[in-house]
Amino acid sequence: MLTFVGLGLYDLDDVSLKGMHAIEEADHVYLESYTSRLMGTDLAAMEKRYGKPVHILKREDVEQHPESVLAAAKTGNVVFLTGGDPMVSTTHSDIRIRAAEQGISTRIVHGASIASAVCGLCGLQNYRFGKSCSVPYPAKNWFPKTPFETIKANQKADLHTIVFLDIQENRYMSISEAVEILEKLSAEDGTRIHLYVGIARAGSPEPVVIAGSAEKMVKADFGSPLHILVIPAQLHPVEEEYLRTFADL
Ligand SMILES: C[S@@+](CC[C@H](N)C(=O)[O-])C[C@H]1O[C@@H](n2cnc3c(N)ncnc32)[C@H](O)[C@@H]1O
Repeated sequence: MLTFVGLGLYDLDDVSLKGMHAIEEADHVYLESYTSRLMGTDLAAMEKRYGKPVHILKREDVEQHPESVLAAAKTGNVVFLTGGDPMVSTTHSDIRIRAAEQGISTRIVHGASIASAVCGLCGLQNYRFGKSCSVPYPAKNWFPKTPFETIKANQKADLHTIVFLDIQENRYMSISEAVEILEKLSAEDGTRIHLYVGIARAGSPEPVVIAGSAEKMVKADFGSPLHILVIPAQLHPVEEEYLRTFADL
C-alpha cells in the first residue's frame, strides 16, 4: 500500500490525525522536500515525533527512479510525505499511476494547501483564480518568460494568478527577488503589474500578508521563507475591503 500524506503548511502539528495514523502504521516513511518545505520543523524533529526513520527523496528519486519506493509498497505499508497537499502543484499523480499499473493499492490523506491558504489570507475568491505559474531563479543564458505570459493571459481574462517561488537545495526565492524578476519582464513587454500581494509563512503563528506596488513589495520586510505572490485581477469590492483590512492595501 502506498499512502500519500499531505503534511500541511508549516510545522509538525499541521498533519491531520488520519495522516498521523498512516505514519504510525507505516513500515517505511519517505519525504519529498523539493516541491515544498515545512519551515517550522526539520528532519530530526520529524523522526523523533514519528518514532521512525524518514528517508528523503530527491526529484530524480520520484520522477525518474521511483522503483525503490514502489518495491517497498508492494510488500509493506509505505507513506509518502509532501508539504501542503500531495497532489496540488506537484507531479505526484505520475507515481500514483505507476503504482496502480503495478497493482499496488494507493490512497491520499489530504493536507492543507498553500493554494487554499492564499484565499483565506488575502481574501481573493478561489473561483476567480486562473492558471498558476512559478518563478525560477534565472540561470546563465536562461531567463524564462513563461510566468509573465501566464500572468498576462490571466489579467486579460480578469483572473487572479498564484505565483509559486523557487525552492532550491538551500535557498528560497523571496518576494522581493520574484518582484524584481517580474518587473524586468513586464518592462521588456512594455506593460505594468499594478498590484501585488505577498504572503510569507502561511500556516505559521505569524504569517505576513502585504498588498501594494512593486516598490512597496521590494521594501517590505516579509521575514523568513516560504514566500508566495498573488497578482490580483480587478478587485471585487469585498476583495478590496479584505485587502485593506488584512493586507495594508
Ligand atoms: C510548488 S508549490 C507546492 C504546493 C504544495 N503541494 C501545497 O499544496 O501547498 C510550493 C510553493 O508554494 C509556496 N508555499 C508553499 N507553502 C507555503 C507557505 N507555508 N507559505 C508561503 N508560501 C508557501 C512557495 O512559493 C513554494 O515554493
